[in-house]
Amino acid sequence: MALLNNFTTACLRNFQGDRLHNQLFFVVRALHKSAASESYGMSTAREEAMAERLITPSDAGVKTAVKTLKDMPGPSTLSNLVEFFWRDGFSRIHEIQMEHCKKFGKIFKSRFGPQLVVSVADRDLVAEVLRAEREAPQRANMESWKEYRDMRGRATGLISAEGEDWLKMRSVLRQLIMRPRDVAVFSDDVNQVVDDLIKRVCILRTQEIDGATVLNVNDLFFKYAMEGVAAILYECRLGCLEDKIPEDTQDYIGALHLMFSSFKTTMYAGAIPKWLRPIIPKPWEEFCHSWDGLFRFSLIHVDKRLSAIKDQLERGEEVKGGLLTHMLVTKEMTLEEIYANVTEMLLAGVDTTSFTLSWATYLLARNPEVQEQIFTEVTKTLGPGVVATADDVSRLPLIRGLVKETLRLFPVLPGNGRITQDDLVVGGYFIPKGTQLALCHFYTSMDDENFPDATDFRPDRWIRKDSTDRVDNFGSIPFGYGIRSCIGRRIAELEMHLALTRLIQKFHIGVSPLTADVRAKTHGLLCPSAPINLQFTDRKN
Ligand code: HEM
Repeated sequence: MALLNNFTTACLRNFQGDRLHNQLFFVVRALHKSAASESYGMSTAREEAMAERLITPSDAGVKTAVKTLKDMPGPSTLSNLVEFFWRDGFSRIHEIQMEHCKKFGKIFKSRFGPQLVVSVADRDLVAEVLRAEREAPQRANMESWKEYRDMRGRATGLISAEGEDWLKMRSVLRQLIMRPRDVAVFSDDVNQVVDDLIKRVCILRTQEIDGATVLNVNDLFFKYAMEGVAAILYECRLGCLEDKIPEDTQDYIGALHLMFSSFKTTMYAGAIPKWLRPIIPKPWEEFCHSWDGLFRFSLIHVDKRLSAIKDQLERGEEVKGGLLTHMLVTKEMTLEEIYANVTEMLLAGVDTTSFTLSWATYLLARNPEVQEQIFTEVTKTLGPGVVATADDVSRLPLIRGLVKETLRLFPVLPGNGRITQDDLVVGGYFIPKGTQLALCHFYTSMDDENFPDATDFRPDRWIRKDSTDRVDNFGSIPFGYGIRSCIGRRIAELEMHLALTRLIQKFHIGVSPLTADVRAKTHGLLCPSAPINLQFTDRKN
């Protein structure tokens, strides 16, 4: 949901975050271990013997021996150290991905001290790897997450759990929110949050001299995303879009911001050996402090709902409700598991959605002709001023294309990580079980072979010409693929489709003169490197 262990502000921060964290971990370890102790999870001799036994047919039908990791190209540990520590590589992960792919090809290895990460940047190889996954795919190092949970006696949620624990929780949640029709029932709740988003835009723009500009739209979309996901997860409103935000909500936002702002330091939380913590305590302390805040908030809301349910039962009333009520009533998960899952889902569901909305509105502002095309589709399909519901979205292919195209150009998780659970042959290389893989989604989505004129913003590239036309491909899988893909995908899509439809209906969105060209940077997630300021001018209906 990117996990460098630090799902920092963004849960997904964590997906990418984890990889970074791993990288850092390996770099730190490299200072203690000699290069001679490097291992790929099995001895090189055994690996070579295995590879020799494996023969694959080439295109011409001639049998070719499988190569070993030794034969795989890639940057050296030293150049990685320079890249990340000297040249601030942590904020340029996506660019480094592009540079390395261009230099070493679509499959290459990177060493981080004793560990090895194999990066896969070819669409078909990514598909091969993901299609070969077992029933409980393993995410890369989540040790610090687990350590925190063990220390505080908390359970793991979907993001941090593995194996049987993960399977059990996933099978419960999958039945509740994985299909568009499961989340369509939340359409009215989300639309109420959209009402408040629109009101907020109108208030914020009056605070600027031109009466049109909203400064730093991500701040607004952060609050919208948090309010929206909480309306579904907690079945209550938090007041994020109010003038005065309630204190407990403000504390939670503080905890989220702490995770995000201390992204780099919290990466050290798991990377620094435990014995060094008394000497360098800050990273681990901040990491725990942020998690304490996130869990505290979930406990308040889950407990509130639980006691309301108990009261209703005592009064002999029928208990009705949404996602949380279902989880609490059916007891398919323990209370601790419910706490952990809503905490992790809220973390995963805020920045991911808000960054995507920020990029989407920025792209619309920069491409007024595309904006007009989408506006025309929306007005023709819905009629002027009609509020769209989840059921209307299938009739708005350009709105769906807008979200897909935004996530292709700015995949919030520019890469994803896995630990291989079997020996694999990928791209002609033998990859032993237990190897860490990095799937380079940013590269594949910017590859002209997968998307012609890949740098162009063209939401209509996602429109099917007929029912046989397949526009989906593994070049852009911003929510992942398969059994371990994003569980919140349909929730995120609902929130984004309904918000964008309404914003486009109501306003012409333009770039404010205060905003220059905004580039992406990685901060766990792929996010704007500078505030995006946009003008929202009323459309005449
Ligand atoms: C634009 C919005 C979002 C994007 C692009 C996104 C993307 C992702 C990706 C790429 C993963 C990792 C998948 C994998 O490892 O194969 C993931 C996992 C996850 N996401 Fe999302 N996500 C978004 C919104 C949300 C929302 C709104 C929620 C919760 C309501 C959520 C909850 C999760 C959870 C719990 C996981 C872990 C799933 C598991 O391991 O079983 N995400 N997300």
